[in-house]
Order: sequence, then C-alpha cells, then structure tokens
Amino acid sequence: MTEAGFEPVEVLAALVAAASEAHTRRTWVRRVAEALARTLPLVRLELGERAGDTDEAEVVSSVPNGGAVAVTRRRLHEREIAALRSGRVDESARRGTSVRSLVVVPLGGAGAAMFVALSLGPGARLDPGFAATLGDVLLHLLRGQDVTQRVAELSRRAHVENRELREQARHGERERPLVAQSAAMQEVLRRIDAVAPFDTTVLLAGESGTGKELLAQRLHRLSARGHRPMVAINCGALPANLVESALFGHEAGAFTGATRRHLGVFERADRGTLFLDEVGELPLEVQVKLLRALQSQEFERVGGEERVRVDVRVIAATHRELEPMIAAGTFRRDLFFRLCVFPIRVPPLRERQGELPGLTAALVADIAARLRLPAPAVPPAALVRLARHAWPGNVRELANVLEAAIILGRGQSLALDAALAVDPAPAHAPAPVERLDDAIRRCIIAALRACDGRIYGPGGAAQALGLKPGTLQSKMRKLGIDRESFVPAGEA
Ligand SMILES: Nc1ncnc2c1ncn2[C@@H]1O[C@H](COP(=O)(O)OP(=O)(O)OP(=O)(O)O)[C@@H](O)[C@H]1O
Repeated sequence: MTEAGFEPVEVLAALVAAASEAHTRRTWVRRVAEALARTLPLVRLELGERAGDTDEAEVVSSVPNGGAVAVTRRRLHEREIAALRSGRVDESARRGTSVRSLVVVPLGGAGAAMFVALSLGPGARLDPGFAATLGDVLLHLLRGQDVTQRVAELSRRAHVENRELREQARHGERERPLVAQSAAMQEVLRRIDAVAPFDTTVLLAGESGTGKELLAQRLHRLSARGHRPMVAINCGALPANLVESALFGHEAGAFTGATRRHLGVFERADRGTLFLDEVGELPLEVQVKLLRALQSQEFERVGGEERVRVDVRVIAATHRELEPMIAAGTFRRDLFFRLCVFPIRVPPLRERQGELPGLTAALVADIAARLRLPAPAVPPAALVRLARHAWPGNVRELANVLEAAIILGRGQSLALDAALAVDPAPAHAPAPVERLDDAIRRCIIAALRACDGRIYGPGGAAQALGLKPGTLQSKMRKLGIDRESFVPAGEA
C-alpha cells in the first residue's frame, strides 16, 4: 500500500494495460507515466540505462498529462548509482518533507543497468516493498516491450521491402543497357565495380544526362544489397518544405493534409541503397538533418517523436560542382565530406572519344524494342552527322534525338536530319548570357583552385588574375568565397 492511500493492485493493473501495446521505448515511457499518474501524484517518470561502468545514463523521460517525452544522456546521481549497485529501491531522501520526492527503482538485482526514477508531488511516498514489486513488473513489461518492438520492426521492414521490390519489378522489367567503350568510361566502370561490394558512400559527379543513375543502378546491383531495393529521390524536384518529409517521412497530422503516416525514402531503402540524386539542390536546413541521419542512421519522421533506425547504403549524385557551393555557403562542408568518401567523375559525352558508334547502336536497338518497331540501320553518314553535334544534354539528349529519328523514319530508316532539325538545343546556339558576378566568381574559384587557395606572392591567385591581393580579397568577401575550401587537406 502506498502511504498516500493508493491501491497497489489498481496501479499495477493500469500499468499492464498501458504498457503492453507500446511499440517503442518512448511510447512505453509515456504510457507508463500516464498510467501511474492516474493513481499516483507523479510529476515525472524517467527510464534510465547506465552506459557500461560510467556514471552516465541514456534517459527517456516523460511528464504525464500531455507533457513532452525526451531522450537525453545525463550524469547519474549518487543515489541512483547506489541503488543500481545494491539492487535496492532508494526512496529515503526527503522523506516527510513537503517538497517533491524522488524514488529510484533499479530494474533487476544488484549491478542492474536499468532503473526507473519517479518524481512524486509534495508529501507523496511509495512504500519500498511496493516500489520493489513495481520494479519487477516494470522489468517484465519492458522485456515484453522489447519483443513487441522487435516483432513490429520486422513486420514493418518486410512489408516495406516487399512493396519496394514489387515497385521495382514493375518499373524495371527491362534493364537499360549500359555502354562503356571509351577509356574514360572504362575507368568509371573500374571504380564502380571496385567500390560496389563495400558499404562506402559514393558521390557521382557529372553533367546532366551522363548516365549517373544508370551507374548507380549498376553499383547497387553489384553490391551485397543488390537483391534488396534501391530507392531514388531527386532532391531538386520538390519544394523545400516537402523534401524533409520525402526523405524522412511524416506522421499523420504532422501538417495540414497529412492524413496518414507516410514513409520517407530512408525507411523505404532500409537494408538496401538510397540514391540521392541532385544532392546539391538540397536546402541548407535539410542538409543539416541529412548529415545527422547519415551519421547515426537514425532520424525522426516529421511530426513524430520516435527515433527510426535504418541501415542504408548511400549513393549521391550531382551535376553541380559542390566545392564552389561550399565556398559560397550554399552547401555544407561537413555534408560534402560525408558524401564524398569515394568520388567518381562521370565524363560528358564530348570527352568520350570513340563512344558514339557503340552508344548509338545500343540505344537504337533498345529504343526500337521499347517502341515495338524494327531497329533501323545506322549508316556511316549518320554517325558523321551525330559526331558533329556538341551534345550539351549528353546521352539523354542523344537518346531523345534517336527516339525521334526512329519514330520519324517509322523504324525503316533513321530520320536524323528531321529529328535534329527540331532539336531545341542546337550545337551552335549562342551561349547564354551570364551575370557579371557569376563570371567573376567562376574566374576567382578557378584561380584559387589552381593555386591551392594561396592568394599572395608569385604563383598566387591574385597574380594569376592580375589583381592586387587586397582587391581580390575584397571581391571574395563580397561574393562569399572562402579561401580555405581550396587549401588541400592538412595544409589549412
Ligand atoms: N553509358 C550509357 N549507356 C547507355 N545508356 C545510357 C548511358 N548513359 C546514359 N544513358 C541513358 O541516358 C539517359 C540518362 O541517363 P541517367 O538518367 O542515368 O543520367 P543522369 O546523369 O542521372 O542524369 P541527371 O543528372 O539529369 O539525372 C537514360 O535514358 C539512360 O538510360
């Protein structure tokens, strides 16, 4: 019996009912706190787990009646350490005073690592015998919660994975052939194949349409995760306020219109691969959250309080150069280093000497099969015509032109002239006008990169640009360019 006159059986029954269906520790603590608060003057409940032999603990705490649930790491009080060492409830301090009392209940015998700390309102006390029974029941419920959590986690993973694999089977019935005949692309394939078996993060950098996504698919397929899903997200395709939810998911009610829980790409790619396309387009505030998720493989859904743990291998891609963005303050340096563990530069089509004939033949066969048309021959004159084109849109542009040429030639011939006549990006289009500040920024960045970030003296960036060092520095300040970004690692 508690001294404040509560019925132990009532307390324990409320506890069992509340805790039995909690799927996570946070929910468990909140429900237990609410159940106890119905029969005890509970001000706060903490569930702590001592970290090894240290005097620190991971603590989940809850203030009942709608208060917040928090997860923190804090130092243990002497009383808590003593209770854990002895395995006995500590409720001696502040007995009979009018201030709050704290009851420490170790979960398990002497040397236990887990404990529950109950802050009770003024004057309230727990009978130590009852508190010990409470500890036994809580330990029992906690073990049950571990099993419930594990089962819920496994069934969630199996469900998500099935869905992703079904989706992939639907979309990827026919795998696109990857042509890599030039020396430059052979080198790319060598790097892809070398890194594939490891969980190392890969950054694919190259102009739009160079085949980064196709290479990511090959990397995933050759990895130990190849039989699991690869989930792709284009970080530039969504408005800033939706990117976070697309990455991490959201809970029902997280914002207007969020009627159901939605899983983000991190969860959908669990135990598979996450392809972050156009990662340079991520808004700064989301970059911080992405960095944290990559570091810990843990995150919270938008509007949720539960930490979700995943196991994903990340491949990122960008058509933008990230280093100048770091210098301009629009891309976080720490995120860059997290992503750029194994960089692979994918060359533009104009640098792939000798690739055009093989690529054209493979694309013509592939596109004709998709259109259910006969594959037309590619005469030498057509190859000469294609070689004259600059292909600013790279392989994607080539594939588009060939698709139009096959359709216009009805599968009988390659109507290249007709297809190229409507090409919206002709080879000799006038260069787009650039803002003066952008041109200056480009020149300064090129000079700093060539001079390893050195401004002064012979061989410094100021001399290379024909400017006084002071003038260069003031321009850099104005444009937000950071010299340090160009200093090789270890020399900064
Ligand atoms: N080496 C290649 N062999 C065959 N097809 C290719 C090759 N590279 C790219 N393609 C084709 O070109 C198109 C564009 O490729 P992909 O989407 O992989 O490029 P990307 O670099 O990811 O483009 P973006 O940066 O715009 O997302 C796709 O249809 C792809 O199948």
